[in-house]
Amino acid sequence: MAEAKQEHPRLLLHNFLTLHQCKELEFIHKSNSTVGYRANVFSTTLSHLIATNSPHLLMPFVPIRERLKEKVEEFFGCEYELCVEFTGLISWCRGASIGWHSDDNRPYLKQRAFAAVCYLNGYGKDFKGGLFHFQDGEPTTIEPLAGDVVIYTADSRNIHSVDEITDGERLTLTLWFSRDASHDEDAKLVSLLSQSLLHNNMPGECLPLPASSNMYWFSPNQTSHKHLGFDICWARLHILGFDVYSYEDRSSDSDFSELPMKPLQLARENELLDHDFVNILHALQVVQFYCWKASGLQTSKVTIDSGKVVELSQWQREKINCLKSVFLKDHQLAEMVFSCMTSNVRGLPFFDWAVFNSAVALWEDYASKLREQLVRSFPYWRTHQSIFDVPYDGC
Ligand SMILES: O=C(O)CCC(=O)C(=O)O
Ligand SMILES: [Fe+2]
Repeated sequence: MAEAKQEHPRLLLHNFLTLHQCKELEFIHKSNSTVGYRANVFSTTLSHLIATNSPHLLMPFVPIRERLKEKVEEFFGCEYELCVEFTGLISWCRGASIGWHSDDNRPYLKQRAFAAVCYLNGYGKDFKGGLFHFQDGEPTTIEPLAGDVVIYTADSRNIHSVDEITDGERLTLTLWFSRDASHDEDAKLVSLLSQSLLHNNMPGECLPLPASSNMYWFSPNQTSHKHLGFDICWARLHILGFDVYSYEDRSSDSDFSELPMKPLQLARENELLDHDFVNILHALQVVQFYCWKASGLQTSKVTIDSGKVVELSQWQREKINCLKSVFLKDHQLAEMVFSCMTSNVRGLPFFDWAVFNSAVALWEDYASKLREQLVRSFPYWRTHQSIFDVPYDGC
């Protein structure tokens, strides 16, 4: 193959993903991410989505993974040889960077043969810094642009680095491919899905369940104690102007650890929406869904019910502040880490509770449609021990 003879086998494709796909994956990441493997990095893996009772959120990844694998196999001339070793949404915030490295540069990473990095947002628009560089060969520098993908061998022919992010949040969908079937991610995911669907086979049951709280705790120097830092779910809500109110009665600080798993309500400024979310992840998924769909919801003539919005009492305000002092110990740090370059820092332009209320119902429709697709596809995945786009002729 001509490609295999290249000194630095790599490919840059523009507009591989549509803007809609980029936005959908951004929604999934911003409502499910955990603290990542390095400082100021956040990640959402497929196994984590299953573990937090959101296996239906795998569906948007399925056609993208399949198309990427085909592209990698075609370009590197290894038809039907590869498996996906890892799929994840990875975001880098201010301060994150990586020096020169190849992606198979540790003994436990030797199974990685190829990498595909899909950019889901844009350099200069959504973040500053974060340019990708190859040490040798062309192209030398890649400016991330939503929808583009760079594909390269994971070995030392493609040594690369990423500049430090200086503002905003840089988001990618990153996959590694292997020739070693024992590293096939699909087999592991199918097994996790079996358990998840077995334990939760109620139709329409798409409510997320948070993982252990330390997976969401951001601390400035990666120590895991809770005296500093913040809960990233709380922080993502805060950055968009939402406060969290809980009517659960908690008398001591230690009692708060279970609170993200308990019902809660959302507030903005001096208003409270009288709607119960089952836990913090549920509230965050709906808020991020609203952010994803807000402009469309505003222009379309959806029937809107203003819901029950009440003025916050002094007592409720105190409760909100008390929770903030536990979950957002350092709100300035949270604002710095999740600072957005676009206008939605500390709030959303044109926020409207009525439109938000309609997003609550639309989120349920969205989730249950994905759940239906998952339930329909899963028997085929189990039979083939492989995750693929199952054609559906019923629509
Ligand atoms: O996000 C990128 O552009 C590349 C990241 C990278 O090099 C890695 O995760 O190994
Ligand atoms: Fe890398």
